[in-house]
Amino acid sequence: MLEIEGLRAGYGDSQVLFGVDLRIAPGEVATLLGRNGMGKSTTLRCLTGWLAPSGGRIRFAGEEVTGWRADRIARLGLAIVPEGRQVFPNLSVLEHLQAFEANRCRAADPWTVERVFALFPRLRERASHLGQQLSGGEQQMLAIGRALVTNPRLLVLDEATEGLAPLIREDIWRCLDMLRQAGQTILVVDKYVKRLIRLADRHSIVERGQVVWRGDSAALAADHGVWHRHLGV
Ligand SMILES: Nc1ncnc2c1ncn2[C@@H]1O[C@H](COP(=O)(O)OP(=O)(O)OP(=O)(O)O)[C@@H](O)[C@H]1O
Repeated sequence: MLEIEGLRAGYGDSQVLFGVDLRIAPGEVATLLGRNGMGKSTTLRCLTGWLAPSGGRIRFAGEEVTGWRADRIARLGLAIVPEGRQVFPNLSVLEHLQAFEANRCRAADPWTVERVFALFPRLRERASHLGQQLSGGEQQMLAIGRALVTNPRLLVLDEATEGLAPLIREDIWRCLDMLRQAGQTILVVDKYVKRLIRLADRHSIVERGQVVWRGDSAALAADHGVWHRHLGV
């Protein structure tokens, strides 16, 4: 589904990524972990086409997408739930979902507005409310729903549980558990290692712009030295 090799990128003269490698198979849930400022969001920005890499290659869904524009990559089936949610303040919940609804990858049983309302009943109750009138948790549900109605091959979440109360956070994790069981391929950037071990298949830890550790959930769960050395937990 996704192959990133030797990805290099930065901002102006400051290089941030020094050869990131990452592979995700169809149906897999993968994480990108690491302390603040190590390059996780920058990797996602390159993947979504928001930032042009200075080196390396990205293959997604059988296409070499390195340097493609963001809209073209999105149409190929990549959807991101961005850091900070980025819901439109003056669009209603329903308008968000209708604007993004598309069966881009010709899914047999596509996500529709109605299915998103069934997944998050709270959004149905809030259908006519504007983005700016929603709580943080509701905005997060909307950001996920908005990504799902594009029927992505790969769903990417950048710090989706940041700033949420524990109960709401658990709602989001349960939603991701359910998507995983339905076979959705997912890449998650988040900091709750224990919960991510339960959710995901494989993990990559980024440090100073490179992947310094990779392994499955059993390996990460067993090696607390890795947590201390690379994650500061
Ligand atoms: N728009 C930008 N312009 C200049 N430097 C940036 C920009 N965005 C990020 N950086 C720098 O790039 C480095 C990596 O940032 P990045 O956001 O990728 O880290 P991260 O691992 O996602 O951490 P965080 O959890 O803090 O978002 C940091 O040193 C950061 O200050």
